[in-house]
Order: sequence, then structure tokens, then C-alpha cells
Amino acid sequence: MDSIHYVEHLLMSAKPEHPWLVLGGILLFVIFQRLTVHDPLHDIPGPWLAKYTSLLLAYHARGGKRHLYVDSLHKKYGPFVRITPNQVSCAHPNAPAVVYAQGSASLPKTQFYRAFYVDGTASLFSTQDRAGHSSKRRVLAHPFSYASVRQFEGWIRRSVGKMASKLDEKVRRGGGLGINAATVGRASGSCYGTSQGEVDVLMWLNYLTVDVISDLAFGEPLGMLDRGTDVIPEEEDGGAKSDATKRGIEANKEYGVAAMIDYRGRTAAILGLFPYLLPGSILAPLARWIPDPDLQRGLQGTDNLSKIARRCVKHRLQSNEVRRGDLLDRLIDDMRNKQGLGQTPFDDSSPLSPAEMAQYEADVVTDAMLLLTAGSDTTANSTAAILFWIYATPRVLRKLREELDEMLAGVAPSASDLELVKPMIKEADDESVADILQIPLHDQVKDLKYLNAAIDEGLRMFATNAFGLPRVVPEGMSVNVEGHTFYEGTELSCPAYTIQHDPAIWGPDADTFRPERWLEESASGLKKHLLTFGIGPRACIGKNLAILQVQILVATFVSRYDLVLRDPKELRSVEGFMHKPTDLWAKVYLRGEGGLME
Ligand code: HEM
Repeated sequence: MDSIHYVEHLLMSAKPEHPWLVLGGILLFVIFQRLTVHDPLHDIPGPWLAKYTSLLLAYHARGGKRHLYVDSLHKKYGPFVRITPNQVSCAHPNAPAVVYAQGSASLPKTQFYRAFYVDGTASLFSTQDRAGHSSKRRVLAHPFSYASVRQFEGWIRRSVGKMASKLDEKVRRGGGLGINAATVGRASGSCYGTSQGEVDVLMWLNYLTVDVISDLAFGEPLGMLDRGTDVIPEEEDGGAKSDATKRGIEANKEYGVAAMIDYRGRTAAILGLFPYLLPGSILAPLARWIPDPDLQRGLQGTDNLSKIARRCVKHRLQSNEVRRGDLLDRLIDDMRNKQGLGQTPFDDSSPLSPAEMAQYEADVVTDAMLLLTAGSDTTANSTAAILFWIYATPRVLRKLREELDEMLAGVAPSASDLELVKPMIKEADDESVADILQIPLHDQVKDLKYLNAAIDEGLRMFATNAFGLPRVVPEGMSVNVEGHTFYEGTELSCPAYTIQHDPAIWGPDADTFRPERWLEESASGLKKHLLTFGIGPRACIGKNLAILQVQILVATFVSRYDLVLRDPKELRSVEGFMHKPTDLWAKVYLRGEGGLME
């Protein structure tokens, strides 16, 4: 046994109290080192403890309000604040262009992202080095181009149509919506108070987006909308469930998919601040000993999600199903091409060795799981936040309805529109065709000015991506941000929430939801300050898919439903890696049938 494995073995077999001794030792060592070695960030202000340890930031990350904490630091110390021994938060309006620069000036991701490795494998998202990232990004760039994403519109509208049909049916039955409100494992597990006559709209958006992305990335919807819950049930009917459900069994007994994604993000947001606890470090096994149930749920969530992804990918690799042209097909195609395999079937005659097949599968699984985790709750949370702001601001709701009514009046999607949704027609039964037809076409809504302004404004106000995404100055390089020079090893981040609420950029009404600001003459310079999807070479690759869904969803809700929000004054939220509403409880009525004045 070599020394690394020996230490790993010792840690794995240590009693629970020993890791704390190790952690304490590490902390003392770090403080000693900081006191004796030259500190290149000595002139950057910030809380004194941040000079020595990331614990203070981790404490606020654990509380789910890191962005508000960092925002308060900027209010106190100015645009540059030291938030950990190595990291400077840069809230100057010009900072994002440098920190997230393109080309040779681009800065790689920090070690923080190792918190997202799956079974030791880096995904497109968590790959740190620039070259490795570029080659992975090339693989997925085409499937996520606008032209490709348009081909998924049929699948998306089928799921949105199914969601609308379910909501309609329950609303028509009367008594409002309280369906499955108490289901264990719903999203962040944060449902509160009574559900009488109300529905948590956020949960339905989660069912929808998990179904959409599993349809595109795993080959079929995971059946959340059908069941009205995102908990994949245990075997209960002797095998009558869908294949996808069967493949999820055992992987998801306690929490819903949204909850697993949520806990995973929260855990990564904390562990990512301590690289020596992350995969690749010999101390990584210690993370499993930290006595924090939420943190352990996050680690378990990653294991469970990767099990679901692995089963779905394996099923596709081994099946002789007709190609669907979905993201999974494309991931598999690209990997096969890269390995010069063409369409060789994956059976006993495969030219691959078992080890090669295992690596091949691990890569596809990691990216399929990335798509599920990066592409589902982000879209649901952003849509929920936008709907909150729209329904909480009656003036905006009225204006938006005028615009939508004019566009949709008399031009409801017809059978000929099915041309646009061809890719899924061969799979559609009469019921799902009827569902699809009640949903606005992307072509009808994509260029609506006020709709898009309301979406941008909702994303600005809520900031789904709220804390600063960290980048590191690489070896041999230095970076100048507004007169401050940062040297190799320094981590830089731009706090999206703070920048998106900066009165110097947005004016004195920066904290007001006012879509009109995006339509004014001065608006042309604003887009670069909206960091929702990130900017630069690591910006969101799924933006086209996300925007397409958000536009269709917001148009569907606004033109179809009245939502009477339980609390129009506050959208409660929690932050892990992403910032998300905890819920969106509302009484739901068909438009004009109750609740809201037109
Ligand atoms: C409104 C919804 C979404 C938001 C707010 C969002 C936000 C972001 C942000 C801020 C990043 C940069 C992260 C970083 O630098 O650490 C990112 C990256 C990424 N997103 Fe999204 N995203 C959304 C939807 C999607 C969708 C639908 C998908 C795909 C199905 C997706 C896939 C990805 C991937 C693969 C990356 C990593 C890209 C890379 O490193 O090259 N996202 N997203």
C-alpha cells in the first residue's frame, strides 16, 4: 500500500472524533503560515478572520445567504473585499469583463469546482483547465446552439402542455390546488404552513423541468408530472412502471430529485471552500465524517443522482432503440466519434475493453447528470422568481397580458404548427397532441418586447446566480482590475447579486421591479451587467434552452392563469451553489375565473 492510500485507509477507518483533531491541526497550521508568510492581499479590506480562513464565508454559505453577506461587506468596505485568505470579491461594474474575460486573458475555474466531481470524474462544468474545458465544450456546443434547441420545442411543449392540462383539471374540479403538497422530499423540503386551496407553483415547475431535461438528456421523462411529485417511488406494483422509473428505484427513496439537486448544491457551496476536503485530496474522505446532516444529504444526493444517470445511460447504450435525436444520442455520438467507433453496437462484439467501456460510460454519465442538475431546477427557480415579480406587480401583469393577448388572439396554434414539433410527433398520442396545441409557440412569443423585458428584470431582481463565481489567476500571469493588480494564485469573483442591484448601474430604483428599464434608450449597456447565465468562456451553455422554456412558461402562465400569491411582499429564498426560491405558494385560477382584477 503506498503512502497516499495508507493515509486514506487511516482516515476511512478513523473514529468520528479523530477527523476533528486533523481539521484543528490543519487550521492551526494555516493560521501559522498566514502569520509568517508575505501576504499579497494585505491592502484589500475585509473582515479580519477572512485573512486566515474560509470558515467565516462557509458559515454564511451554510446559512443559505452568502450573497447577502458579501453584499453587506461591499456596502461596508467598498468594491474590492477579501472574503477568504485567497479570494477577492470584485463588485466594480467593470470587473466582470476582466474576471470572466475571453481568449488568452481568460482565467480558469478554481479548485472550488472539484466539489462537483462525480465519482472522481470532471464534467464540462467542473473541468478547471482551459484546454480540457475547450475540448469538452466543443462536444456540446452544437446540440445547444439555437437551431438545435429549436428542434426540442416539441418535447418541451408536450411537457408544458401536460402540466397545463393537469393544472386545468384540478382547477376546474374546484377548491383550488393542494395536490401532493405534503409529499415527502419535495424540492428543498421547505414547504411551510397550510396548503389548503393553494399550490406550490415552484414544485410544478420543478416537475416540469426535470421531465423536460430527463426527456432530452436521459431519453425519456422521469414521470414527475404524471405522478405529481419528484420522488421516484419504490417498487410498488410488481413492475408496471415505466422503464425510467424502474431504473430510478433504490436510488431515490427519501428525497425528490429537486431536493437531491438542492442539497448537492448547498454541500458544494460549503465544501468547495475547503479544497483539501475535495476529490483529488488525500483528506477527501474526511468530508463523509462531518457531522452535518444537510451536508451528508448533499453527498448522498450526488451518489443517488449519478446512480439514476448511470442506469439511464446504460439502458440507452445497451438498447437497440430507434434514435430519438435527443441530447443523449448526441452525447453518445460525439463520444463514439471521438473514439473512432462510428456506430459499432455496444454488445459482446464491441472492440472496447471492459475498462475502456467503463471510462466511456463514466464520461457520458457525468455529462448526462450535469445536464439534469444544471438544467432543471435552475430553469424552474428562475421561472418561479419571474412569475413572482410579475404577479406581485399588477401593473406589469396587465401590460404583459395586453401584449400577449394581441399576439395570441385568433392565432392559437393549429394542426399545421405541428410541423414545428415534428421530432416528437411520431411518439405523440392524441392526448399529448391536444396538450401541445394549447401552449403558445416559441415563434409567437420569442420577440415580444415587454415579455422579454419582464424576464430580464425578474432575473436581475432575483439573481438565480447570486454569488461570485470564482476564477483563479494562473501561474505566471497577473491581472489588473481597476488599478488593483492580482498575482498568480489569487482567486477573483464578481458578486452577481450586488452588481445586479448596484444603483450606480441601474439607478436609484435598482431594488424595484421595473421591466421598462430594459426598453429605454439607455438600456443598450445594461445587458453586460446581467450575470444570470455567467459571461465569458464558462458562461451557461444551456442558455438558449433555458430562455426558450422560460419564454414559453411565462407566456403560458400569464395568458392562462390568475395566481393569487400567498405572500406578494416577499419571495423567500435560500442559496446553495445557485440561489433559489424556497416555494411559490399561490391560489391558482383559470384566468378571469377568480382572484385577480383584469
Ligand atoms: C435559467 C436557467 C439557467 C441558469 C440561471 C443557468 C446559469 C448558469 C451559470 C451562471 C453558469 C456558469 C457557472 C460557472 O461559471 O460556474 C452555467 C453553466 C452551465 N450551464 Fe446553465 N443555467 C441555466 C440553465 C441551463 C440549462 C437548461 C442547461 C442544460 C441543459 C445548463 C447547462 C449548463 C452547463 C453545462 C454549464 C457549464 C458550462 C461550461 O462550464 O462551459 N444550464 N449556467
